Amino acid sequence: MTLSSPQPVPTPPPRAAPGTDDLTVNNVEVVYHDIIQVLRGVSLTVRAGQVTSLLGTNGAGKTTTLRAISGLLKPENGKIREGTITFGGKTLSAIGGTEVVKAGVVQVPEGRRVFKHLSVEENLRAGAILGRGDWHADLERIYTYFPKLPALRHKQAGYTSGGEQQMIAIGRALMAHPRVLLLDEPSLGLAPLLVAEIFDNVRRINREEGLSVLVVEQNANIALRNSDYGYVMENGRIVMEGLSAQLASNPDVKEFYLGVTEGGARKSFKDVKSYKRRKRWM
Ligand SMILES: Nc1ncnc2c1ncn2[C@@H]1O[C@H](COP(=O)(O)OP(=O)(O)OP(=O)(O)O)[C@@H](O)[C@H]1O
Repeated sequence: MTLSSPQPVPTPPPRAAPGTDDLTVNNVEVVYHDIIQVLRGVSLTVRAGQVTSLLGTNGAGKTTTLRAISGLLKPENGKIREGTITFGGKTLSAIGGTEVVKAGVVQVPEGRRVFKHLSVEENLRAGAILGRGDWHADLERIYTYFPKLPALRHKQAGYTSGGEQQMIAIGRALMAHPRVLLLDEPSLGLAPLLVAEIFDNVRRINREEGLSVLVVEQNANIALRNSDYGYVMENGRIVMEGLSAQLASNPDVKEFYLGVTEGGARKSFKDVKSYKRRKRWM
């Protein structure tokens, strides 16, 4: 296809070849019910020790990407039709959900799904499914990351706030000693101050423990501020990637995901010609 004056496709900064501690999604296609194709060749890398964000609007395929990584497509009647997912020398796309957790990749599901009738502490202990390490010490470690939780340890989780439930869900995942944490929309339905607190906590765990994180978010602003690298997804494809700081200053990302328009007035989608051209290229 030849375009008269094409805008350059954004060039991602050079990255070294992935190492075995990086999680690599390579050209993955996912279908639900054998016919509904949702992922159309997704490739991305979650670098060891980094926070990587996956952004996109409703229905872009972000949750499906997480399910593909964590081996949770089957209960949804979905499967990987093409491509591979690797981590730590293992092919995650060839093993089931429990094996993926054993390999060190643990997902915190969207909607925080705590066991409502169990206490906060019982919820956390339920995460120690692999019996790794000393769970007493792990609980104390998680309480230092989420200092609101110790006072609630005996409270029924169903009676805690949305923000507290998000903290419980992340804490429960940490009890399994993950090397990669997958977070699905931690900001969903939470007030901005709580969202900031949760992202601060995640960043702290990442820095102090070297934990790799892949965070799926519609709230691009907070995700880019708290990640090292980012990918933008649309209709089952990655359409843009780059260092988070660079993405945050990219005019198209600002326009569509951060709600900021250069020159003040907000443009309509059809006015952003360069973006349309890029989309036609991809
Ligand atoms: N179990 C399923 N069966 C059939 N189609 C599904 C299933 N789960 C998701 N889809 C479809 O796949 C597409 C991508 O959904 P997905 O949840 O991965 O997107 P998303 O980017 O995470 O969006 P959201 O933020 O709304 O969750 C949507 O069109 C959705 O309807």
